[in-house]
Amino acid sequence: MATSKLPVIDLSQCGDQQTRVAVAKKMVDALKTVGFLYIDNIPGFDQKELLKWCRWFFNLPENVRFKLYRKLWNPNSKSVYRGCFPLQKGEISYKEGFEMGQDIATDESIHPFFADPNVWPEVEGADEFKTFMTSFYTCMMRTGRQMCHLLCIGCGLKEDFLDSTFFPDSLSTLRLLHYPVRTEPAPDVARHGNVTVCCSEHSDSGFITLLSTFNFPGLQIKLESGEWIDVPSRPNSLVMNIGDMLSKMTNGNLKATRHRVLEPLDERFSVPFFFEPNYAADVGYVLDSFLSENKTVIDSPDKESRLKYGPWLLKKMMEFTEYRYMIEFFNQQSGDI
Ligand SMILES: O=C(O)CCC(=O)C(=O)O
Ligand SMILES: [Fe+2]
Repeated sequence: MATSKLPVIDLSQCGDQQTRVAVAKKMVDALKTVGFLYIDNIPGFDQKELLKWCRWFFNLPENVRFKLYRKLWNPNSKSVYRGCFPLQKGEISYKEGFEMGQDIATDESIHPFFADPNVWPEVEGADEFKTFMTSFYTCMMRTGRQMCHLLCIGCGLKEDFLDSTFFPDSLSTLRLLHYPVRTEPAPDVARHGNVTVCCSEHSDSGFITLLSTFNFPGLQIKLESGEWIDVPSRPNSLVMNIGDMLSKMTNGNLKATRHRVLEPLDERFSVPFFFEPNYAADVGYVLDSFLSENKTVIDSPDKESRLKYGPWLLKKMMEFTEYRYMIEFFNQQSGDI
């Protein structure tokens, strides 16, 4: 299996304006071609500490984590969006996870499904966990913003051009993932030739994903030729890629590269952070530098009636059974009030 040599974006080189522009161009070039890159020297990022808390969380007794399961898996739970999802035996994707976001401060138009408060375990050590996770979330928001600034510079836009798309009420999600070794044979649909996956082939849906893979192998990306190549872990770095929405907003010039995870020999952890716009953000246009006459653009000239991020995301989530069920459940509940 071939291994990629992904471009590396070094944030310590972003201090002076000239090198910053060069770094920004390198980043945009990477997103136009392979669609994945590494980020080095992220201020405040401590991979060891993050992995420690991942292990702590997924080692908690099942009954402690069960209380955090979304309503789909725990009928007594109030959570529909934030919180935990369990392993699903017999599925292609064999992983369990915990998700958190930020409290939405000002956006009154938000669908109540996304206004779900965070949930935290009730157990000794939970306060430190919450403190760590909250500060890690802030670190990822800061990094997401920085990457967005580089993206804008690299696309010939003002660096803060997209700031109001993300602040103050970003829907960004931090997800802790645990992939244990399967206790039963993988289903046939998880087998592709001589490999077996535990996270099936997909592209991310939103804007920018910042992913910690620690020292674990398994992540692969699909080249345009259809060949799968490994993305080896890189110490104390993040892997970055973009999602379908940002790809759309660049007329497909930046690539939402498809990726998957191979089944691990031993348990695996990873932490994706999805840097996402505000619910009400206007996303129904193509960034100026990518407008071209011979490509279809997301239309609607009138800003007010253009596509908003939240409703688009909601529609996208309806493609997944677990969310469709919960969104329908939620709409029904709201209708009853
Ligand atoms: O676990 C990984 O390395 C990748 C996870 C992923 O692609 C995702 O959650 O979207
Ligand atoms: Fe992904």
